[in-house]
Amino acid sequence: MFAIKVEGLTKKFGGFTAVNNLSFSIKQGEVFGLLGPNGAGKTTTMSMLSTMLKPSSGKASVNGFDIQTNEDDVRKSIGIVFQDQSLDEELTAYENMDFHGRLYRIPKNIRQEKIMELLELVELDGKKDNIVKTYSGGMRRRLEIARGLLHEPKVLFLDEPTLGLDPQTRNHLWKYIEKLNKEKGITIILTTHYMEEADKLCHRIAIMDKGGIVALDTSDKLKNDVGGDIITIVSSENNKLYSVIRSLPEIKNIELHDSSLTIDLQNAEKHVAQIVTMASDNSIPIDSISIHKPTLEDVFLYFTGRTIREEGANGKERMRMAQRVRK
Ligand SMILES: Nc1ncnc2c1ncn2[C@@H]1O[C@H](COP(=O)(O)OP(=O)(O)OP(=O)(O)O)[C@@H](O)[C@H]1O
Repeated sequence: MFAIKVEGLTKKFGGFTAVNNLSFSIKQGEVFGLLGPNGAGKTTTMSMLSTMLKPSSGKASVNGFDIQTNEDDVRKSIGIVFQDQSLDEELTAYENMDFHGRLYRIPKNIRQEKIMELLELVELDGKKDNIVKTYSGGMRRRLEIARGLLHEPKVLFLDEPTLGLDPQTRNHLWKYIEKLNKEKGITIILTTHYMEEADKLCHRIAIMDKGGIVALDTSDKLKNDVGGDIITIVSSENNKLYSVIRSLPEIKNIELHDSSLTIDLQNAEKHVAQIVTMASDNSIPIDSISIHKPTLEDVFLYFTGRTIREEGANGKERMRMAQRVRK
């Protein structure tokens, strides 16, 4: 059985289509990533699947329950950790967990046992009686994940689980997420715009852009789709270089950016010398040249013609990160 099945899911805000006709399925026990730049529609998709937002059209089921006709059962069977923090700052970690357990009407003896088990899982058992106000960003995130698991959901929704966290804390959190999936068999759907995060955690990745899915597969297969190697050339005259080399028959794809060119071709090592010679013959300076195997960044570029970084961290992200730091 599929943990999640989505057919033609669409969300419009007035005349603007934020999510456009999405269809995909997620198997039980899978870690599935929605990767894309800010505004791609990731959070809107998660909000619809977790019944927080009504779709404009299309349908979806979570754990076999229809998100529009069976909202209560969907909610009972999922755990949600969204971007905006919802912990009570003045309560201890234990109290936050306990409050959530009461909301879900988990009997007291089971509740106490479960809370301790989960706090141990995220290594917060030693700090269970400290008030959340004193917690670091990473500790809060771990507590939110533990809390989202208290009612034993089969599917966990993680919206940008490591946004604004430092690399070390991010790594740490990835380990918990992997552990949850492996040890508890929980299906996880997460959104991210960190390539590395999607690459590390997700069994399959749907790359989203402008409300649609532009590619969906395992990370390896997506990279194979791009094929060959990627040469990146930085040059102050990249426009000229683009015109000079674009018609080389070996080139599978070539993209012009602000100060660089990316070229997709097989056996890059063989052709680098030829490209450098052509640049030199045309008096085009080259500041740097590098060859690498395709990354998810290249996959995004291949399918959209833009880099995710060009889309950039917008004001919304910076604001959220600032909020997290302040908290
Ligand atoms: N309630 C709303 N009303 C109007 N537009 C909205 C609303 N919620 C989201 N949008 C718009 O829908 C688009 C998709 O937003 P969404 O938050 O789903 O993107 P995202 O991929 O999750 O991006 P981010 O990484 O910034 O969260 C954006 O252009 C956003 O401005």
